[in-house]
Amino acid sequence: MHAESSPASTSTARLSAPAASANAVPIGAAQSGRAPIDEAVVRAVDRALAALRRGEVVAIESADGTVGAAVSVESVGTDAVARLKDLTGGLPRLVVTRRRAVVLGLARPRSAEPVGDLSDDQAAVESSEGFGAMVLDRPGGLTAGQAHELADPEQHPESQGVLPAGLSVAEAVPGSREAAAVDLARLARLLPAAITADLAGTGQTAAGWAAEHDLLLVRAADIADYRVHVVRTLRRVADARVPLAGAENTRIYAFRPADGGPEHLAIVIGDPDPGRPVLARLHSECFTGDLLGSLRCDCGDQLRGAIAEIARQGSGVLLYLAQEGRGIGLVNKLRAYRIQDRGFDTVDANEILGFEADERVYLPAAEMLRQLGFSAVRLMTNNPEKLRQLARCGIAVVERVAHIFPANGHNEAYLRTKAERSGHMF
Ligand SMILES: Nc1nc2c(ncn2[C@@H]2O[C@H](COP(=O)(O)OP(=O)(O)OP(=O)(O)O)[C@@H](O)[C@H]2O)c(=O)[nH]1
Ligand SMILES: [Zn+2]
Repeated sequence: MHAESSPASTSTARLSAPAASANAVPIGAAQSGRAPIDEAVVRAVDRALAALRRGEVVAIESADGTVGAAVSVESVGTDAVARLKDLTGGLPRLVVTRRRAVVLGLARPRSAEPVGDLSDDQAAVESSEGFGAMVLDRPGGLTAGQAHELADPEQHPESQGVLPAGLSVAEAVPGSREAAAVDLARLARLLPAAITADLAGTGQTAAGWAAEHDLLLVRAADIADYRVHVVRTLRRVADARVPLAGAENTRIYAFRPADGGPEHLAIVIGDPDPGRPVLARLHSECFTGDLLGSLRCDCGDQLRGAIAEIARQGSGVLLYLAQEGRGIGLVNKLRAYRIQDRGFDTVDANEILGFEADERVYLPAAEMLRQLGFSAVRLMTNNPEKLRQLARCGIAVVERVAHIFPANGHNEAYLRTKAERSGHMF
């Protein structure tokens, strides 16, 4: 498939969307029709996901004022499960994504149809939130060991699929504490699974109970809104001239979200005219490919190839997006690689871990382009989803520029899977 392509194929294909006129937004200005930015939501959720990463119990409050506790499966041991029971008086249940429940043979996949009336921003994050969560329960509650075996495909792979006796399965209500707990684990780049227990009726308020036990309290609704809010807090915090080999007239702009999360970078080569569609590459971080030159993927070639091609055409912008491993994070990507080494492809491996095949969100990319003054792009990609998502986020994609590199002897199957299962246009 790739052997016969030239080192960098840059054939272009016109898309139907016309170039939009430049409508750059001043830095920090809200877009018309958008809800105001709520930085308090962003900070509350960020604190909760840091706590979850530390292995702490987090209190989650529902819209009706009821409260429960959650801990990530990844960091949970017998002690944490006992603490969860002591704190709440409730029985521990496991919440996994619907994807993971499907892998376990406990649920059917849900269609990718968006639910209800979503704003464009909400729709853009919907795919990354996956398609629902499932609550697994058994009489007397689940043990930490059982939760690990159900949620983590790396635990006893030989006995995967052997389910504890008396296991029951129910769909988590969208917007519920359970759905929020699993989403928090996903946002924390942990395995997407949580152990939860509800506070038995004590007459205490959620805030009173959380304060008494020194637990971080977060609202389920804030977790659901987080992705959209955090994008609107992106601020340009620094920029500098950084001459690159083959692209000496280059500036790097750093954009920081208000949650303390990782910065995204815009690498602007030459002096692109904001009044015209800019040659753009949206590159998702790949530590292994970009930095180490891993041959498992094509990222390193695509990164350096994009810089070379933009320089050759005179100007353009490369967005370096902090969404490693198609949004699942480096640790989960390494887990996915181990699963691939057992014979599964890159899509299956994500799903076996409980993730969607691709969890990326392009709202930050659109926001950065807007803040840099660009409203229309000629996009260097083979991925049809990037074209769709960027357009949905309000950036006109007037042309696709193919960005194909030859296989390297290790990544043929990976590239084939992208073409056959993810629709990449090679
Ligand atoms: N989960 C997972 N992520 C991977 C794997 N191999 C590469 N990646 C990640 O995939 C992403 C590739 O990003 P891009 O090159 O921007 O995107 P793409 O979907 O290949 O689309 P184009 O290159 O634009 O055609 C990076 O975040 C990599 O870390 C894998 O096997 N599993
Ligand atoms: Zn890669």
